Amino acid sequence: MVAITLDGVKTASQIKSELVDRIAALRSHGVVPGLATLLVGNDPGSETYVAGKHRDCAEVGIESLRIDLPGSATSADVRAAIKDLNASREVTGYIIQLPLPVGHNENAMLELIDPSKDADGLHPTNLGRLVLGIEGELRSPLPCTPAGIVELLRRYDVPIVGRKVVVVGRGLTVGRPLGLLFTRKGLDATVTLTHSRTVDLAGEVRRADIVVAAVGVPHLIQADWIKPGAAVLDVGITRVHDKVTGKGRLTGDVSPDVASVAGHLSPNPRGVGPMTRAMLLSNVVKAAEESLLP
Ligand SMILES: Nc1nc(=O)c2c([nH]1)NC[C@@H]1CN(c3ccc(C(=O)N[C@@H](CCC(=O)O)C(=O)O)cc3)C=[N+]21
Repeated sequence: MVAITLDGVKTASQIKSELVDRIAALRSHGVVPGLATLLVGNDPGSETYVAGKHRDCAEVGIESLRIDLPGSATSADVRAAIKDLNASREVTGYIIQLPLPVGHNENAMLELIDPSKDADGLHPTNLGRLVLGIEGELRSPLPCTPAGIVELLRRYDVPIVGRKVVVVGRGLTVGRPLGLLFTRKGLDATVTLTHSRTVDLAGEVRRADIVVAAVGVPHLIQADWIKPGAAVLDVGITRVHDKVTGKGRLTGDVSPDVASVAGHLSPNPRGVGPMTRAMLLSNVVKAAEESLLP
């Protein structure tokens, strides 16, 4: 058996084409959605992601603004930039690119974002609404990677209700909020949130119908850990130096031979990454639509 590929590029491009019409409708009501990114320092990975986000915006008709601060920026500089973004009329949503350079308190910075402009869904108010909104009834942006994972599974008709989901990794942007999302009413999965101190990780993963690997340990998830037919989503990214080509290369958390056991597999790259970006655009559009409601 060879797993069905969960094609994030194709699915994201479908989502983007759906957004184009909604953006046109917003503009006809005089609302111009605008996304800003705040990047501190010059980590090459972060530069690539930020550039990708601006390309995506251009593609669908969202205005975008790039604020880049040098690595030497102080926390006061970052706070001032956040204050400006909260006040800006053109910026309807923005993100602080993570990780911030060492020395900055990320949680403190996330807390300064105007929750109505929080395109990443990482402000404590919006994370709190994710906890409160067990029915999904509270309108608030969802963190982009968890939302992208669920959307990818839905669009491939992978059953979620009642299924056992094992999430590997408890980080702020993926594992922790994903557990909350999967257990909402309507999705109704049974979630096990695992991490570096989990005893018998392989045993936990073997019982999963859906495995989400978001730890950043290259090829951690082995083929013999996977229940035949399970859906496997590879989220972790590690940049490794390829000795043969001499170039940097991206490696996921899932061993390639998992493809011969899994029922569905998201490649990495071209899986969850593009979905994350599509959900960011979707959060910007939703927030702009909210601004039109009474
Ligand atoms: N505030 C904040 N929000 C984020 O959403 C956020 C962040 N900080 N910091 C870093 C992580 C990582 N992340 C990715 C998004 C897209 C791809 C993506 O599109 N990757 C391409 C490959 C891109 C490449 O070649 O580097 C792919 O998977 O096909 C990857 C990673 C968002 N993050």
